[in-house]
Parts: sequence; C-alpha cells; structure tokens
Amino acid sequence: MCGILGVVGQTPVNQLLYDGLQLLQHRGQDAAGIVTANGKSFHMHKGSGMVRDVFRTRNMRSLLGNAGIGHVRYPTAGSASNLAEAQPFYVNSPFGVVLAHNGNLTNTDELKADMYRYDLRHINTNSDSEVLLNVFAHELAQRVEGYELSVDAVFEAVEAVHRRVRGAYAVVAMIAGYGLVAFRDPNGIRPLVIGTNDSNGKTEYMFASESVALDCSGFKVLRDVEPGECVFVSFDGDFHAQPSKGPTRHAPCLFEFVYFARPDSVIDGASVYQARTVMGETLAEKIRRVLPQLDIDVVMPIPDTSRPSALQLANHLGLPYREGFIKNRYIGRTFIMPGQAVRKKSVRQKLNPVACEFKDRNVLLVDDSIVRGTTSKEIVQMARDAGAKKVYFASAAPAVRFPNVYGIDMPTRAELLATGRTEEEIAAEIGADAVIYQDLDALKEAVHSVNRELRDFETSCFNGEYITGDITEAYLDAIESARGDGKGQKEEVEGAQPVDLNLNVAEQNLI
Ligand SMILES: O=P(O)(O)OC[C@H]1O[C@H](OP(=O)(O)OP(=O)(O)O)[C@H](O)[C@@H]1O
Ligand SMILES: NC(=O)CC[C@H](N)C(=O)O
Ligand SMILES: [Mg+2]
Repeated sequence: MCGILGVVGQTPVNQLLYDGLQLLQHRGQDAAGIVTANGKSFHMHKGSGMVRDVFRTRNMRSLLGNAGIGHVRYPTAGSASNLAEAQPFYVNSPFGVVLAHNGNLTNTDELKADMYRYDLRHINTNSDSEVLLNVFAHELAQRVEGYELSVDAVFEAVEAVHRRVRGAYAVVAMIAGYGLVAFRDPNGIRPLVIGTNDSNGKTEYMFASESVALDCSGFKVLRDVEPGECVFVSFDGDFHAQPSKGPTRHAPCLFEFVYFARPDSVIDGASVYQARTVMGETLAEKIRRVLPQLDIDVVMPIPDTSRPSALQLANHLGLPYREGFIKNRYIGRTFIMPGQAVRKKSVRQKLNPVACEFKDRNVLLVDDSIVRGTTSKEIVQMARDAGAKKVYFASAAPAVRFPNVYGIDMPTRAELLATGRTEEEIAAEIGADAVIYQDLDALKEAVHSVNRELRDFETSCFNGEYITGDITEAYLDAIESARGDGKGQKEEVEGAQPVDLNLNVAEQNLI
C-alpha cells in the first residue's frame, strides 16, 4: 500500500507535505517523494527510504510553491530498490503532468504495449504507475483545444482512464499551470479523502489516503472522493467535482480496515479503530464457540496493529489483557518490508517477550492477520521459550489464501501460509496448540456495523473473488513467476538503474 497526498494551499506547502507524508509513513517505507508547483514550474525531490531520510533541509528549500503532491511507496510492481520507480512520476507533455498513485493496475502489460504501438509513448520502468500517468497524459492531450485546457477536458480524460485501465488506483496529479486532479477507481478499492482549511477567508484543499494526515495538519475532513469521481482544484483554489459517467461500485479493500490504515483514520465514513474493536468482539464469539473450555489465562496482542481488537476481545471474554511483547519503536512495519529474509530478521529485532507474563500460563495471542506466517511462527516460539504452557493464536482476519492484485504485495499463493492448509495444519506449522480465524462474514459485518452504508468490500485475498473481473489463472501464474518472493529485487543488477527521467539520481546518492 502506498500513501498519497496533495495540497492546494495559499502559502508554501513543502512543510505541510513533509509532515503529511510522515503521517502516512505506515503505508510505505521504501521510497518517498514530493513535487511542488510554483507558477508553471515543478520542483521535485524523491529518494529511497523513509521520509525522514529522503528530505534534507536543502531539498526542502527547493520545494517552492503553494501546491504540491507527495508519495510514500510500498512497491507492488517493479522493485523496492529501483529509485527510478519512486513516485511521483513526471511527464512533460501535455503541459507537464506529475502523478502519485496508490494501488495496482491489472492490465499493465496490455496498456504498456498499446502505449508504445498506438500512443507513441515510451515507458521506461516496470512501474504500473508510470503507465497510468502516460495513459492520463495521452487522454489529456487528446482533449486540448488550441493551447488551452478546460476543466471538462480533465474530467473527460479521467473518464477515458477509467475505460482503459483495470485494477485499483487512487491518484493525485498536477497539471503545470492549471491545478491538482484527484480521482479514485470505479470500485473505490483504495481510499482517498478530501479536507479543507480556511486561510484568511480562502479555502485550502488537501487530499490524502487517510484522514489522519488531514487531522494532524489542521484540515477538516470534507468527504471521501467517491468511486470513479474526479475532483479538480485549480491553483487559484476553485473546486470542481464530477461523478463518473460509467458504472461504479463502492467496494473498499477490507484489508485496509484489518491492517493497513492507522486506527485513528476514518476510511469511507468508518472509523478504523471502531471497526477493529468490533472485530475483537466477533472474534471473541468465535473463540467461545471453538474453544468452549476457554482454558486461557491471559490475552496478549501482537503489537502494533492488533491492539484494539485484542483488548476488546479480552474484555468480551472477561479475561486479563497483558502486553506480553514489547515493540522496538524504531523498527518499521515488517509485513511491508521487501524480501522474506529481512522480514524474518526484523520480527526478532522488533518484538521481545516479557518472560514473567508467560511462565506456566495458557496464553491467547491475538494478531490482526496471518499472511506469510513470518510473525506468528517467531512469536509462538518466543512464547514457548518464555515458559508458556499452551499457546493459542487468534487472527482478527480470516485466513489469507489468495494473492492480492490491488496494491498489497502478496503475489504468490505459495508464500501464503494458509494456502492449501487446514486450520490444524496451520497451527502445526506455526507451532500453536490451535489457530482461530475470524469468519469473513463477521469481518464484513464488523466494518458494516461502523458505517451502515458500507456493504460491499474488496475481499479477494480471503475468498479469491476479484471484483475487476479480469483476473484469470493465467494472470495469477504470470505474476507468480514474475514476482515470487524476492524476484522483484533479483531482477535488478546492482548499480544498474534505468535512466531516471524524473530526478537527478547522482544528487540523491551524494546526500
Ligand atoms: O503473517 P505475516 O506475513 O507475518 O504478516 C502479518 C503480520 O504483519 C503485520 O505486522 P507488521 O509488523 O507489519 O506491523 P504492525 O506493527 O503494524 O503490526 C501484521 O500486523 C501481522 O502482525
Ligand atoms: N502499494 C501501492 O500502492 C503501490 C503503487 C505502485 N503500484 C508501485 O508499485 O509503486
Ligand atoms: Mg503486526
């Protein structure tokens, strides 16, 4: 999952974008970038790593202007090590367009071929986001009259993007000399929220993947960008919005509520924190059914994400809640790290047991999800080493058995712990006495109970139903062989960066 951010302000926005990206850091740790618009010029800086490592004072000083977009990256196409795939992307025609994308396209190869053959555009990286930018730029160019671009032309270009592009995309883009464009795919898979701020009687606009970025920047949440909708804010601050003319469906990704989003965010009108607490209650009910003897002395969360669910689960079962694992706050999220070796090592560096809380007790460990099983395998062993008698493991999400192709990097069935295994086999694999998973209907109901208008969700990693309707076995086999764990990294020859059309790589390396 990546984080995207866009602002049209009344004063310089560089610091606002930097601070906002730090609030979205949990969505992507591999690269970060900002582009600001100053008159008809763009100023860009991007690089590998966390926000705090990418931007130095001199980079910040060069990010001039009252409007800008930003991105934190967790790659789902291309690789983490390829700096040329860091976002935002830039293309110089028409006018100059920059774009930041959260999501993953599912017809990238066809689009790339069409771009080359029919639209005479060259795509230089393996990033689907570079393809998306070029489709948008091409469709925009078709609608320029004379030298002028109308707001309707922007809306029509986005409509054409919806017709050509498949998959998940929440986007912020800027057109030099005109304004900022924000749009969301017609299924609303990835989140995008709009905020406003009054600045001396004029309205400033902010677009962000999550509301936490607005809250902490002093912006008020206005509403979400609707599925398929396009919003255009001119650099003068005029706001225009156009619903999609094509078919839409509101099916946000359920995994945002389970793991990705920060708990203090509200996505599509549903508080993530509240949803996670309800997940804890419904999981408690399931535990009552499958472990009627309830021989549990203590409930423990696996920090961080499972905390709200675990606490509510313990309350619901009337069991003591203890923090049995302490998290090293300086280690990032392990699931979104690139490569299994680094993820495995990081779990041990990140979590350490408080031994006295385990000694001679039956413990119920609660996590938000079990994906590759990297965390659960290590954690169960740590609990046993610390003297636990029985170790039960509960997951607030159902078993993850299918690849995600919409922006979460779990491309192969083979690397998912639950694929082809029963719950007993999974328990044996991670060394637990039993594993208890949330049911999918209960998970959907948990989010629905927080916002009654949300009924439909993108649930493919749990049930293999892909809502874009274009995912075949052949497609899954192809991404599996292209992106099996670590393959994205191995493809890169060390030091062999493709021409970076967007950034002075040499300057980045000198810092
Ligand atoms: O089965 P796995 O492949 O290990 O993936 C699932 C684990 O990864 C995530 O934690 P992460 O460390 O990324 O972040 P967190 O601190 O927000 O929980 C998630 O919360 C689970 O703990
Ligand atoms: N997780 C995401 O949203 C990834 C965005 C884009 N597909 C990339 O790989 O850079
Ligand atoms: Mg976790």
